[in-house]
Amino acid sequence: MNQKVAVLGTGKIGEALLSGMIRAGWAPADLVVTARRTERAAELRGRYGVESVGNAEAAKTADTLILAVKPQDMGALLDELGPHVAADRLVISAAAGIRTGFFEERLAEGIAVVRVMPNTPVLVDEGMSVISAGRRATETHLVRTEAIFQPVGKTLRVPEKHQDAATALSGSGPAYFYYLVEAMTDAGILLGLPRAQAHDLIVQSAIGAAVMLRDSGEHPVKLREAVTSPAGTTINAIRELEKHGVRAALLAALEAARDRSRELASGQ
Ligand SMILES: NC(=O)C1=CN([C@@H]2O[C@H](COP(=O)(O)OP(=O)(O)OC[C@H]3O[C@@H](n4cnc5c(N)ncnc54)[C@H](OP(=O)(O)O)[C@@H]3O)[C@@H](O)[C@H]2O)C=CC1
Ligand SMILES: O=C(O)[C@@H]1CCC=N1
Repeated sequence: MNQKVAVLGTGKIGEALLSGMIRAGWAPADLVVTARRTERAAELRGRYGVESVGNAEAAKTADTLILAVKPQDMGALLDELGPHVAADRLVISAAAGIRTGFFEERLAEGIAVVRVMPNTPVLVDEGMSVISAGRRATETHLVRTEAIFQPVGKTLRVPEKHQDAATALSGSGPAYFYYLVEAMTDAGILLGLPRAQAHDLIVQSAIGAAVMLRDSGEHPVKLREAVTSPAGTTINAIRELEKHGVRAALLAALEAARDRSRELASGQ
């Protein structure tokens, strides 16, 4: 890989992607990062051996720019970058909500834009990155994008109209599972278990269930039925989940996340 990639705004997701690229074999010399604070830039240089530069310098030197600032900071970043991005560059946005048209309007004619929604499990090479081409992005640009995201998990191409939904499902998705683990661990405390044991029981159950979902090819209902013995314990718990509207709560929660992604598109 002799393309140079810059990560602009190397916070949580930017660093997760940077570490993934290094694990995947990218040479630190082919990677540059930008950060707003000098101490953060020094931390990244020390941790990964990459060069840290200003945003304009990154735009001039890298073939591919991954923009990973918050959606609310994207306008200011593009104002700074605009004059320095040459027409043959690929711009990849990891920001929730912001549409590819937002970049295309603010960057020089011809620049290809790809929108990607990754998630934090890219840190353990189990990410889910959902990819959409902007108006000027070609198959080659999509393949270049996949070369960055595939080594750190799965990728899926979707039409851009599905990006806000994908953000609600997989972009934010890990947080819902952490929330469930937290709540179920509390339940373990309620039932009298030490916190550390409750945590281990729930985390291992989550890992086992996730691997079965991925590897068995079975529908989740089938897998749940195999756990739910007649007149047993599980069905009592399921009855309570239904009574408390957990399924409806999840439908509403993901719809709210999708709606927030749409709002972010208009800079709110
Ligand atoms: N966290 C997640 O799970 C996911 C996040 N995303 C998207 O990724 C983007 C970043 O999110 P996240 O990593 O969580 O947020 P962070 O706040 O951790 O990262 C953003 C980083 O950008 C830096 N920054 C802001 N403006 C500039 C600038 N002009 N030049 C250089 N650096 C700048 C910030 O600096 P400072 O530290 O000084 O504020 C910060 O370090 C968002 O758009 C989000 O929607 C996408 C998928 C998943
Ligand atoms: O919460 C957020 O807005 C970001 C986008 C997806 C995950 N985290």
